[in-house]
Amino acid sequence: MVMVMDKEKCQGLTSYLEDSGKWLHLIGSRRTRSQLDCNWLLFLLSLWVLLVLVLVSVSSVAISKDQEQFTKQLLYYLGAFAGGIPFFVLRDYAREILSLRWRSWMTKFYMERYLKNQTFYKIQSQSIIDNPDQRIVDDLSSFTGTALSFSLTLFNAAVDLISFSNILYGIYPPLFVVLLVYSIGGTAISVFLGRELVTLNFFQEKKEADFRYGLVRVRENAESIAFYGGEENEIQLLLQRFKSAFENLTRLLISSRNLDFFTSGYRYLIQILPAAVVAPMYFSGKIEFGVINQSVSAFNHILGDFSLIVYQFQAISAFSAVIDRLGEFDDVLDSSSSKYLSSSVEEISLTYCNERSSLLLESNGSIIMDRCQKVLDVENLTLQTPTSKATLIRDLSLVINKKDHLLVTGPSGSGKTSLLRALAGLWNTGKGKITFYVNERNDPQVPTSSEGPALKVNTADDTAEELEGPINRNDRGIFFLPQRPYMVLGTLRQQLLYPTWADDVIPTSDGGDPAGSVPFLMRNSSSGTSGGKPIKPTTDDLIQVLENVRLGYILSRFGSLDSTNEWSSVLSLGEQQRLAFARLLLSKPKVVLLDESTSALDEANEEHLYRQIEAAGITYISIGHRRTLFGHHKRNLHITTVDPSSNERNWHIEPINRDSMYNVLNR
Ligand SMILES: Nc1ncnc2c1ncn2[C@@H]1O[C@H](COP(=O)(O)OP(=O)(O)OP(=O)(O)O)[C@@H](O)[C@H]1O
Repeated sequence: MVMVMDKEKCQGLTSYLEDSGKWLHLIGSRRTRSQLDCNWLLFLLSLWVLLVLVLVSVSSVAISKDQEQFTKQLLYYLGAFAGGIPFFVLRDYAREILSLRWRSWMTKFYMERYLKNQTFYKIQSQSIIDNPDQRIVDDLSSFTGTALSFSLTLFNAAVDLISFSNILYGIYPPLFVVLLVYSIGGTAISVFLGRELVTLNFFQEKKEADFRYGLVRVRENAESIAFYGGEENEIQLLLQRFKSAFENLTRLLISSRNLDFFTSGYRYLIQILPAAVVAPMYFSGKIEFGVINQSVSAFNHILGDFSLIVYQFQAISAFSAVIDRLGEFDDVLDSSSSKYLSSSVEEISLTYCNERSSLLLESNGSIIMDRCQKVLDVENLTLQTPTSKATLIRDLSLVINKKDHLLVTGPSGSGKTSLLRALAGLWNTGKGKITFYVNERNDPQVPTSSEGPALKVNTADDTAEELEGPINRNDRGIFFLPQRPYMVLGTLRQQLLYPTWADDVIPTSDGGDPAGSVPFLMRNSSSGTSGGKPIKPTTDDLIQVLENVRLGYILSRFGSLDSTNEWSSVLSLGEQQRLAFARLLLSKPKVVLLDESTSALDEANEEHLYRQIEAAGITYISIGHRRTLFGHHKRNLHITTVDPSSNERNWHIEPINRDSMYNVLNR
C-alpha cells in the first residue's frame, strides 16, 4: 500500500501505493502504549473473525456428491454459520471501535501540532493550506475508517486467495492462468480510466470545505452582514462556492461513470468466463457437471481477491485524496518543514530572559533590593510584512523599564499593530532582537528564603538567563489585549479565567465519563506551561473584578457566573473590552500590550481601567489614536509611514510631560 504527497503526480493506484509507512507509523505512540495494546487486541480479533468467515466459505464449496458427506458438510456449514453470526457482528464492532480510538489519537496528535507555536495563526495569515479544520475533522475520520477497513479487506483477500487457489488449481490449472491474465488486465485498464479520480476527489474535499466555511462565516458575522444588508452579496458568494463544488462533483461523477462501464462489464463477464473455459472438458466427458459449479465458485472468489483494485477503485481514489490532504497538512505541521511557515533567512529574534540576579543581600542579610527595572529591550528592529516583505518599521531601538508606560501612535497602516505582532512572536520577518525580561510568576517584591529556584541571592554580577523550551507568554507574565477581545464559548466564569487557567475553560462533557471513555483525549494539564501561574481566583475574586471594571451589573442580568451565552453577541464591544481588562487584572502580568483595547469605551471608563492596571503594578504598552491616552503614559513612540526611497528611521520617541500633553490636547 502506498501514500502520495504530490497531488500532480497522484494518479490512482500509484499514488495510493507510495507512502505506506507514514500512516502505519502513526498507529504507534510512546504516550499511548497501553491503549495501543488494547487496539492491537481489537485488530487481532478482527483478523481472527475474518479467518473464521473464510473457513465457512471454503466448507461451502467443498461439498461433494456423496450423500452422507453432503449431510455432514451441511451440518458443519450450519454449525459454522451459527457460530459465525456473532463474529460478523463483532468484526464490525471491533473495527469501528478501533477506528474511533485511532481517530481520537490522531485528532489530538494533529490538533496539538496545529495549536503549537502559533502554527494555526501562520497557516491562516499566510494562507499556506486550505481548510485545516476540514482536514482535522473529515479527513482524519475517513482516513482512519478507510485505512482499517482496507487493511482488513486486504487480509481477507490474502487468506481467501490462499484457501481457494488450491481448489481452483486442482480443478483445471489453465483456468488459473486465465484468471491471472483477466485480473491484471482489468486492473491496468481501471487505473488508466480512473486516473483523474484522485485529483478530482482532492478538489471535491477542498470545495465542499470552502462552501461550508462560507456558511460558517455568515453565522459568525451575522450582525455585521445584517447591518450592511449584505444578504444578496452573501448568497452570490455562497452560490459561487457551491457551484464550484457542484461542477467538480459533476466531473467526478462522469469519471466514475466511465469507470463503472468498464467495471460492470468486468464483473458480468466473470459469471460466464470460468464456465466457458471448463465447458469443453465437460462436453468431452473429462469432468462432471458439478465441477463446473465448483470452478465458477472458486474462480469468483479468487478473482474477487485479485480484482480488489478494480472493484474498489473509486474508494481507493477517494482515500488517496484524503491521504494527500493529510500528508500536505502533516508537512506543514512538521517542524522539519517550517520553511513553509517562514522563508526568510534572517529573522527577528525573540528572547525571554529570566532576570534572576536582581537581588542584593546586604551584609546583615535582612534587606533584599530589586535592582532590575528592565522589562523589554528592542534592539535594531526592522520589521517587514511576512509575505510581501514591505518594510514597516526601520531600525527601532528602545528599552522599557517597569512602570515606564509607552504609548505607540502613528497614522493608520504605519505598522503599530505589526509591532505588537513582532513582540508577540507572530511575525518574525525582518531583523533585530527583542528581549523580554520576565521573572518567575508570582514575582514577589520582597522574596523570602522559601521562594522558588529562580530567586537566588547573587553577587553584584547580574546575569540574565535565557529561558528555553515551549513558552506560554501568559505564564511568563506577558499579556496581549487585542482591539476586539476573543470571547470563548462557555460560561462567564470561563470568560474571566481565559486564557490563564486553561483547565477551567474546558466545558463539562455531556454526562459521559471523560477520563474513562476517551483516554487519548486526556491532556496533561501542565504541558506547555511553566507551572508558574497565579493562584486560581475564587468566585468572590471574580465577582470583585467584575465590579472593578464596572461590569457588576451583568451578573444580575445573566443570573450567575455559570450562565452560558454567545458572549460576543450579547455583550457590547465596550463591555467585551472591559471583560478583557478583568481577565488582565486577574492574571496580573508583569507587562501588557494593549492594541486599541479601550477604543469602544467612553473616556471615563478608559481612565478608570488605566488607573486599575496602574494600581495593579502592571507595565503597559498601548496603541491608540485617542488624545486622552497621553495622560496615562510616560513616553510616546511615534511611527510614521515608511518612505521606500529613504533609509531614514521612521520613528521617534519623546517623553510625555504636561507641555506635550497640552500641545496634543490642543492640536
Ligand atoms: N498579514 C499581512 N500580510 C501582509 N501585510 C499585512 C498583513 N497584515 C497587515 N499588513 C499590512 O501591514 C501594514 C501595517 O498594518 P498594521 O495593522 O500594523 O497597521 P496599524 O498601524 O496598526 O493600522 P491601524 O491604525 O489602521 O490599525 C498595513 O499596510 C497592512 O496592510
